[in-house]
Amino acid sequence: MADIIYTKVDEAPELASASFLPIIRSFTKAAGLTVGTKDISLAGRILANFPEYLTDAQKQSDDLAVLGEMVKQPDANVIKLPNISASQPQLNAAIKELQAQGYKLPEYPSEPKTDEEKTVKAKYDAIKGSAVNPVLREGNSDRRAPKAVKEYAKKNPHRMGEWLPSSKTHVATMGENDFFSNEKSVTVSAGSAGKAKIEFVGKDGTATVLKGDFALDEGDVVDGTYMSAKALFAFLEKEIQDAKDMGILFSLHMKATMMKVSDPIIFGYCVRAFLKDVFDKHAATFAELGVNPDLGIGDLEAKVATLPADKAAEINSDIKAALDNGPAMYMVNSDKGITNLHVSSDVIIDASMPALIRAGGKGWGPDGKEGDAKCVIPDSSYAGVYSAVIDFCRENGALDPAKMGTVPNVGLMAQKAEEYGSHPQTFKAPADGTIRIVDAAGNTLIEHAVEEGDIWRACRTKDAPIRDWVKLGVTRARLSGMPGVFWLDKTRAHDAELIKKVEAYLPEHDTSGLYLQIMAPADAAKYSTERIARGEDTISITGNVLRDYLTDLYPILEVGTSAKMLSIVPLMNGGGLFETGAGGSAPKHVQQLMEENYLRWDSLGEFCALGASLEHLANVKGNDKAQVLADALDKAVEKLLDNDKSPSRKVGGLDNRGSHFYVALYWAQALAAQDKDAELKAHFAPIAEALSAKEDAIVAELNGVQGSPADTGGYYHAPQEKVNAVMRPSATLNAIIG
Ligand SMILES: NC(=O)C1=CN([C@@H]2O[C@H](COP(=O)(O)OP(=O)(O)OC[C@H]3O[C@@H](n4cnc5c(N)ncnc54)[C@H](OP(=O)(O)O)[C@@H]3O)[C@@H](O)[C@H]2O)C=CC1
Ligand SMILES: O=C(O)CCC(=O)C(=O)O
Ligand SMILES: [Mg+2]
Repeated sequence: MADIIYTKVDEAPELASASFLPIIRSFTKAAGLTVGTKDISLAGRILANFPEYLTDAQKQSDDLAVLGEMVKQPDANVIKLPNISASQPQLNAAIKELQAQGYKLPEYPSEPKTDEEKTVKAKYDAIKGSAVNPVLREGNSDRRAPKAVKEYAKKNPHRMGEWLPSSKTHVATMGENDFFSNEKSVTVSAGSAGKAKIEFVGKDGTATVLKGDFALDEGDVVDGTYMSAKALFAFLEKEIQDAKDMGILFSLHMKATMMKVSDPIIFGYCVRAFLKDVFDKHAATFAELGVNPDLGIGDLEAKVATLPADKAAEINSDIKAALDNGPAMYMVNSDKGITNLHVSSDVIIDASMPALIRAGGKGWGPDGKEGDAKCVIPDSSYAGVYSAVIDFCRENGALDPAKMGTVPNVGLMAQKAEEYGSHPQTFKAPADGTIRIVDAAGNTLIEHAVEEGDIWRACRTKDAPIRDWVKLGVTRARLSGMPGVFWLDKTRAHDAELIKKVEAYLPEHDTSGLYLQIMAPADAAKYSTERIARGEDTISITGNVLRDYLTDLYPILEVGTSAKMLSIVPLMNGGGLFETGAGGSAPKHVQQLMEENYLRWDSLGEFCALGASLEHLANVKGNDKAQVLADALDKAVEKLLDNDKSPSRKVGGLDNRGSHFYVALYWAQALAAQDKDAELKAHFAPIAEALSAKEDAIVAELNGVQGSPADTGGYYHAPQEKVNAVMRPSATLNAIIG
């Protein structure tokens, strides 16, 4: 195994790697360290899963499976960049691109008939959504803004939209008959351990197994719950009408990537509710076309386009009328007419809600203008968190990044904890009946009466990760000196079980002098936000979903983006997984690169992850050179921020490539200046000198390419040579690094 594994991913971060990875390799080589890569890109995962359709030369190893094993080894040291969690349209586009490149991959069979088609569909479905992170995250999560980043943000506060007391922006949530209110939870006893099954029992008493191998260990917390389809539909209809009456934008915020089974269904109910008349009027045609509302208005429009022109025109005009008659919709891209309901994963709650709050509670409407919005978050488990922050801003005005404290997070994530591991146990009720979990001994653990179309799910949270999470929470509270809050609601079934465990495991640690509390999520959000406004810091110690939500929410308010987060996963078996930032793969950035050869991606997350990875290497392998590299990189990052060498947003400024040059320059200078390692000092002194002497020439070469289109030869599967040519345009820099 290489000392460090760097992941090959997609979109903006992958483009950035073409420029930054050669620098990493060059610097670490001087310390005798090796950096390997593993391909977890969407295209790479597709190719790895269909060897039987490919020539020998085209075949690719299943790197995700390899990495999934590696992270269980004590010497794992993986730098994980954000990758695409593919929606159906993204998956289709990637397949199409690969086919055009000569890979004879099968089409995605939406309605499989033969056994072969069923196998193909199952394989593609496993690639969809958030298929990578849950496999690699064999540890809990420690995400925080690095000190230098926080200080930079205080000195250079980003723009915040204005919050007015008159803002009508608010969160709408069900509050009854949803996942929160229907939840039942048990901690598995010794007698219940073993292979449980999940069954649907029809009105006639016939039991059908939905999942036969739901493995439960003693001490696991297991929950079952469901969202009533009828209640959801009625709620959506009411909120659509209410948004119209209030004259504000209608928006829906889901996590269709991580919650890849339940959330597209909820999204589909919303598409149906918004276009109710269209779906009713054209029911027969839609059935023939195989229209599936879960795939969004985008897919509906594509299917309608295959109809004879007059029929297509009629339906399109009905769709337009329905959109015009409803409330104005929150838009993904108002220039192109892409609405919130076009593709289920275009609006992803962890990024979309903070962006709206940062903008003063405003979203973009169909007219290309900003407006107040109704934010529909159907399930009420966590909706109150956003309500609390919105209420705070409405009452107190926008938060001030120059004065704000910080809310770092310790998240329970390992071994597919909680909702984010629930998709193999999520089902749409096939008819009226009962869904139940039956343990290995044949006893019913949890059961619910359901109606056809209800969304039922089970979550499992393993005991060892919970224990490790409590420990990590205490450790962070101790090291940071900050108070910590466990965001747990004693009135929620799952949380009540967790609270028992927190209370049992806290005494295993020295908590003297620490201030640790347990608060329900909405209260914790209010408390932490009030504190942050006073410049005070509070650790949020949360479950998996809130880990995801809060590590975009607070960073986006505090430092403008979650891209600059330090995101560490101490793996339970001793290794380290270092994620870069807390955000995604920034598709818009790729578009900008293609149009004007400018990449505004900020690699600060990668810099921080690399520093943490080197430090981990130094600690576990006693490698002093790695520590020297880490310390010098730390200094380089501080200087990069001080000297404003992060990428700007527009052509003419320094972009991603330029910031990589400055990191290399400052890193080399710091290595040349240190006295801990004479060999490294001697090695880097001439490099620092050369980079410094050629600064103007290199920056001119890097910036000189900006302004005209760039051709990387592909979106999901671009040939490496072409990407390198675009991302490494400075011959002078390449020669010094090479
Ligand atoms: N850990 C992971 O692997 C994650 C993967 N994803 C995946 O990423 C894709 C896109 O998701 P989306 O929700 O749009 O979120 P993104 O985080 O990709 O993008 C939201 C916006 O955040 C800003 N941004 C994010 N990262 C950076 C950066 N490094 N430098 C500068 N700006 C940045 C950009 O704003 P602006 O346009 O204003 O510059 C961007 O448009 C999806 O496929 C999603 O599933 C999402 C989250 C985490
Ligand atoms: O895996 C994904 O789809 C998104 C992950 C994410 O948003 C996060 O971990 O913060
Ligand atoms: Mg997230």
